[in-house]
Amino acid sequence: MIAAENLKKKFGRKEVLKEMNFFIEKGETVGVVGPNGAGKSTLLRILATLMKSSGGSVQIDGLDVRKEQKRIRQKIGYVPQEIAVYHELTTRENLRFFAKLAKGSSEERWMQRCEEWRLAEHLDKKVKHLSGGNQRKLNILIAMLHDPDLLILDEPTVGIDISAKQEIVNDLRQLGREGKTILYSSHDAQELETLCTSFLILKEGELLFYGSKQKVRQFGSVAQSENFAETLGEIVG
Ligand SMILES: Nc1ncnc2c1ncn2[C@@H]1O[C@H](COP(=O)(O)OP(=O)(O)OP(=O)(O)O)[C@@H](O)[C@H]1O
Repeated sequence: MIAAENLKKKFGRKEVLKEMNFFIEKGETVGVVGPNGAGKSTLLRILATLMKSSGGSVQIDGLDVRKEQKRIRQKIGYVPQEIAVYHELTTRENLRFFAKLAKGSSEERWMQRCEEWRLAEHLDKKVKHLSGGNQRKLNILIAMLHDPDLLILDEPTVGIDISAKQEIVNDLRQLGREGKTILYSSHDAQELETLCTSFLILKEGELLFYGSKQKVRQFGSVAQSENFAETLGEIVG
């Protein structure tokens, strides 16, 4: 589904992504992991067609991200770190507003999702009165209004409590079971372990590792470790 070949990104002289190669299969839930400044957001923005690479290529379902932005945007939903909804409008008004901008959205489908994600009871509340967790859920639902196959989420659970995080992780797992492909960046090893089927691990712009959760466990000197966070820490050093 996503094929990156010698993907590079520079800001001025600074190489932020260095010759990355990977292939992500459809239906994977990929944890994008690495220390601060590793290049995670940059990579996700390039895949979401919001930023141009400096070299190499990326294809999503055979479409080149540099040339076919419109068609790719129909296939992907991008959830930024910041909550990008109207706080003075209600949940329903936000969904209706963004649905008008999203080609192929269906009120029946998003109402169904609101039920599944326990947002239905908050439809007529102003967003500013929703909990942080429900604001995050709304942010994700808005990115999914056009029913994309690929969902790209950049630290979508920052700043919310543990139970809200768990709810979101469970809801995303359900999307994974429905066959969506998910790219998910986070610093939280526990939620990554629960949610993800494979991992893309970056450090200082280098791709250190891409592979299944089982392979992560076999990596490095803590191969026998039961502690997933420790294993991730071992890889990024
Ligand atoms: N627009 C920009 N101009 C110059 N440098 C940038 C720009 N955006 C990002 N960088 C630099 O690129 C590097 C990678 O940044 P990026 O935000 O992709 O890292 P990250 O892994 O997402 O970090 P974090 O976990 O802190 O969000 C950092 O050194 C950052 O300072």
